[in-house]
Amino acid sequence: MAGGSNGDGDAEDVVMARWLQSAGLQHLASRYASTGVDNRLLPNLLMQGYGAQSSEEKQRLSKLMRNLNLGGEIGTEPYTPSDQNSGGFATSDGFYSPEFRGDFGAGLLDLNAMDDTELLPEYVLSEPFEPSTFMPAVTSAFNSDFDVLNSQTLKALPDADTTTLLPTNDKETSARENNVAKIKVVVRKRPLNKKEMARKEDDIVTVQENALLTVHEPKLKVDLTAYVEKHEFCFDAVLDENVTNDEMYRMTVEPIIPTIFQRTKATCFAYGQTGSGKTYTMQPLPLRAVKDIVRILHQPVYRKEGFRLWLSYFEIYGVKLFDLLSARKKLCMREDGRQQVCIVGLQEFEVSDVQIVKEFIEKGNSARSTGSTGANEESSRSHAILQLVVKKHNEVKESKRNNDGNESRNGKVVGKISFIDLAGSERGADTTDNDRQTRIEGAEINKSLLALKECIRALDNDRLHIPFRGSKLTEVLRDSFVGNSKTVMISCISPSAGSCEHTLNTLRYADRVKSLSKGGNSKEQVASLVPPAVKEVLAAQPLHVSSDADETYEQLQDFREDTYKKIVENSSYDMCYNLENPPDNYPTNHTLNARQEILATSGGPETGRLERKAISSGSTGQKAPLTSYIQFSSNAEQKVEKVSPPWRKSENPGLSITNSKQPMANGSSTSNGCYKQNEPEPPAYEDHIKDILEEEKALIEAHRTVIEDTMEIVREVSCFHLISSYLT
Ligand SMILES: Nc1ncnc2c1ncn2[C@@H]1O[C@H](COP(=O)(O)OP(=O)(O)OP(=O)(O)O)[C@@H](O)[C@H]1O
Repeated sequence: MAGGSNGDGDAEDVVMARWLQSAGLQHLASRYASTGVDNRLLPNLLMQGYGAQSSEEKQRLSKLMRNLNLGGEIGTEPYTPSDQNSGGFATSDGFYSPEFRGDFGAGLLDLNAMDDTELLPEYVLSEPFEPSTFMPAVTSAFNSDFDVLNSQTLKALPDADTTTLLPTNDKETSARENNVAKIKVVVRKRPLNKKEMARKEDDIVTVQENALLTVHEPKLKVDLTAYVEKHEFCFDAVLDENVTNDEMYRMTVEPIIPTIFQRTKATCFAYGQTGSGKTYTMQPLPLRAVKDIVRILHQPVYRKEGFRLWLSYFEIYGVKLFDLLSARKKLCMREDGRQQVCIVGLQEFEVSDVQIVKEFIEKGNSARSTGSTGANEESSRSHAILQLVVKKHNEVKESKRNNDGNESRNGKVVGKISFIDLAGSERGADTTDNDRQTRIEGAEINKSLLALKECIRALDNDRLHIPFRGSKLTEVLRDSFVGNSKTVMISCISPSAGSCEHTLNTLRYADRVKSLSKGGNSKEQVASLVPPAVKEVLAAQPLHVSSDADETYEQLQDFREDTYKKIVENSSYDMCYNLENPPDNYPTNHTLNARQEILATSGGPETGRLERKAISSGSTGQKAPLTSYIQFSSNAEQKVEKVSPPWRKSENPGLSITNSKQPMANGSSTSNGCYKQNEPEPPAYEDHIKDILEEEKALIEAHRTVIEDTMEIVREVSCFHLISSYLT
């Protein structure tokens, strides 16, 4: 084999040969023995189709590639031909063809990107269900709720070929389909709409191969010269305006369908500014999913086992839940004794064919809360959640029932998939023209989007504490955040120049989620960046600050979440004022970043980039007058407690960090500011929002007055100049 020309190269050749041998692929290497190909490029060449032919070889190669990447010997990502290449997507356009992925499919998280240990085994069913950390120690009851195929069922299979259960015709893809990344981030660009075209707006988003995307931001210099700033992003996939909904489905949801028969709770959601195409993207997905699920359910083994599909559709509007399939009946969310969220009164319907599902979806859509925003006349003002649940029934007597927690009587949950059409994100600046109600809606929407992001972040860091109590949305999705879960995030963007800022915000949000799913900031990195002053604060808490990176990281995260919650609960700007004099020993940039972080959290997900920087930046900067809500000194705790809302006053102030790490008490909990079971929710939140909006309105009015006064003065001065120049 040819390899490097020096000793290092030879050594690498030997290592590579051993690697291939260890994976039983030495015969592939021998094909290149006389070609002069650099050995280090070999796995990538093979992955691009130059050698590995059988699916087994590809799988082995893929695993080998992952190991190589972990070892850091080859800093590239593996390319695995996906379904999209082989079937769904025309390779002729080059969009998904291996040749056009460039080097090694940069940025492609792909379906093989996760470690084997994260995957559910393919019909290996003896593995106990991974319990939530919030579950009581004894989980047998919980496990029984997630009844799946057992070994007897396996034996009952005619030829023990479990791949026949999967919806695809191609058995080769079964392994890949089970090999689904835990979080996948896909971006979809919509075409310019009529209004944008009428305004002659430019399309400023270009999509390249290798899941790359560039935003060409039009800008002006101080001397008013125009220039374009380029922003490049790379995601797991980027789909342009020519991609159909069908292709969208194949890229996002199709691979996770088989996993919901294996105890997985999957979530697919669309995120993006209002009018960017979330509803357009999300609405067809459940229909396609049902088609595939029903096809699997028709397999004799599932029929015999009593597997059935149930559908429910509800919306979260503000903090209220409404059943979209039951005349917008108000729903109530409760936790049962095992901390499982039940939506009391939610109607579930058994569905067995696509046509019925279509009717249900149309019915639900017509009942959904919509309103008009600047960007979308028919804007979704709520989060709509359509859930498809696969249950195992011993004997089904009803086709319609209440989800009142009596699941064991009516079937045991095997797995589920939730489709969430999120309400559109809005910037505060866009809401000034909105009426009061729309602005209240906007505040609630941004809050829940932020909470969702926090959960994804925690989920992807495999953290023990998932802050799902941050909003109703995340509470409802609680079981999508624990145990075996898969998440697909579809970021929808508008290509118009007028939406540039929104588009960048959306992409930064997505980028952040993506970078986390690739192990972005390691805990070690973060822990090493924790400034001493923050450690001091943490040390002042009941938890000691450990030298252990993981623990420090967890503590820092918990501290941030707890503090964030306090801001949200108070919905007050009290905390954001005046820390003009940061401690001398405190690096200024960290203080600035701390402020950015809080602005990011209080300002909604659009400012998430700042938040990321706050964590990752380690540099110091110029000292500047600062305002920061948080003082990274020993009195930070008191500051935080000072603004606790009335209903939390009775709590032990020293528990702010400790609580979030403790398992919840059975059936009720007051940690993290949540309500106790069967207690009414705290009433103050909406009032605070209203107060803030009033204040904001007054502030805007005051600004307008000042601007008008200034304009008046300018007019008078220029008039005076004109007259004086005329006189002279
Ligand atoms: N990929 C696309 N191709 C063609 N038309 C699209 C595409 N995406 C969106 N549209 C059109 O753009 C308009 C707005 O889309 P949609 O209602 O899905 O936005 P949205 O993000 O759900 O907005 P909101 O958050 O306000 O509900 C619709 O008329 C829709 O048909």
